[in-house]
Amino acid sequence: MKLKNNRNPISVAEAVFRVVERARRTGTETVPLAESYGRILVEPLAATHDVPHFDRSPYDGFAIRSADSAGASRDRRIKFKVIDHIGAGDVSKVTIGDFQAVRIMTGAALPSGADAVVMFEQAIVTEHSFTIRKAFAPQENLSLQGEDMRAGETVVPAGSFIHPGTVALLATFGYGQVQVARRPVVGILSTGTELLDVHSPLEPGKIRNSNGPMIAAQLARMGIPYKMYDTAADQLEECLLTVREALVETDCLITTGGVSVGDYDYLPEIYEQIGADVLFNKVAMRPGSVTTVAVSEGAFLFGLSGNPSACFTGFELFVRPALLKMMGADKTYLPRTTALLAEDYPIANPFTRFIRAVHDRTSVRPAGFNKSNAVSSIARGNSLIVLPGGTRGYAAGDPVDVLLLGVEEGTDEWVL
Ligand SMILES: Nc1nc2c(c(=O)[nH]1)N[C@H]1C(S)=C(S)[C@@H](COP(=O)(O)OP(=O)(O)OC[C@H]3O[C@@H](n4cnc5c(N)ncnc54)[C@H](O)[C@@H]3O)O[C@H]1N2
Ligand code: MOO
Ligand SMILES: [Mg+2]
Repeated sequence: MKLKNNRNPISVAEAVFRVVERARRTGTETVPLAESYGRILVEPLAATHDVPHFDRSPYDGFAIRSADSAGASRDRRIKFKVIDHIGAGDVSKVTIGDFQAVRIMTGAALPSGADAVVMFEQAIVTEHSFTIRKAFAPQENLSLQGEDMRAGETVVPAGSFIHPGTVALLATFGYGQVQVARRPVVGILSTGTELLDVHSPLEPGKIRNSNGPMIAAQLARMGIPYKMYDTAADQLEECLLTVREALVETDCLITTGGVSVGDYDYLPEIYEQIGADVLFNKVAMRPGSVTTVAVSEGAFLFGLSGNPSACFTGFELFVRPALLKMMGADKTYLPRTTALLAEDYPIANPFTRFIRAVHDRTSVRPAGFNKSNAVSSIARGNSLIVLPGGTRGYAAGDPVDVLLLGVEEGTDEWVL
């Protein structure tokens, strides 16, 4: 009972700080390139060779010596003889001499002697020759060795999220295997005697478990697999047993429900019984004020609220950055922007308020019914409006902070 009632709300920033401070990287592993998307780079990615590693043509046309084009004009066309023909992947054996050219396709290596490329559109082409009507500067229309990256240059720092562009880079440098941070093993436990599974018909007083599948999807969005524990009734021994099991089997257990001050809210007592180090059990935020985070035997215990909107918000604010840090990421926080409120929001905000919202470029609109127990607004929203505690009376047109959801890579600084 002690823990349950002894609750001092701390600020959201302080709560986020306490969580992230305790998160430790869970180790490294090697994965095939094809499975590297969504993982975090453990080592900086440095260029192992120049890119491109040879001078090449960026156009379909003719490789020439620019000096030969000097003085060309509309009235004084200069003629070149075509002495070879190459496509990308071929290397010409010829060396270009006076007024000679090689017909060259995009991506093909520049022949010896050439230092400029005439695009087809810049030439009048006949069978074995062509004429031009302008002078070409040295290196005109060339893709030069190392123009993209230089050998040895660090292109992507360690701790970066591997997105499709990173995969392209890894492939460029021949990494068939990539060293990445190991993903934490995460368990999900939904508690509540009222919970039915998704296949069950409704019964009086019961509801279907939406938080469990929602958290699973929030994890999936981060590329993190999960272990789903059987839904537990609000019963101390049953919940305690599963929590103890999860402490052995996972790096992190996310529970939902049973974390407030109700007669059947057993999470506070469970934390006490297992001797967990409770980082906080009250946050000055709404929804999610009862969110509790504890650490036991090196594993995180995220006690998210049973109320769906609170559960969702607690995951995005606290679970996500902790897991990302465990995965070795630097950019662990949701990206933030500001936008203009699309409608009045007169309600007072004694605590920092997170409103499920629809963000559309410059404006943001609350996504409908927005109480802590709402499900609909989680489904409609793509963002969270943040209204600081101690404020009230927001009006349409007021600029507000917005946290963006579902973005591949976040930001490295908590700014609210
Ligand atoms: N006297 C007080 N009562 C409450 C307080 C308070 O400070 N004093 N806090 C309220 C706030 S705020 C919240 S949020 C909830 C938190 O409750 P719990 O985290 O203990 O969650 P439960 O009581 O188990 O359930 C709350 C609500 O959510 C529904 N629920 C639970 N699990 C699921 C699930 N997996 N899927 C869908 N819905 C779920 C449950 O049926 C309840 O309706 O406490 C307030 N009370
Ligand atoms: O924890 Mo409750 O969600 O603040 O509404
Ligand atoms: Mg409760």
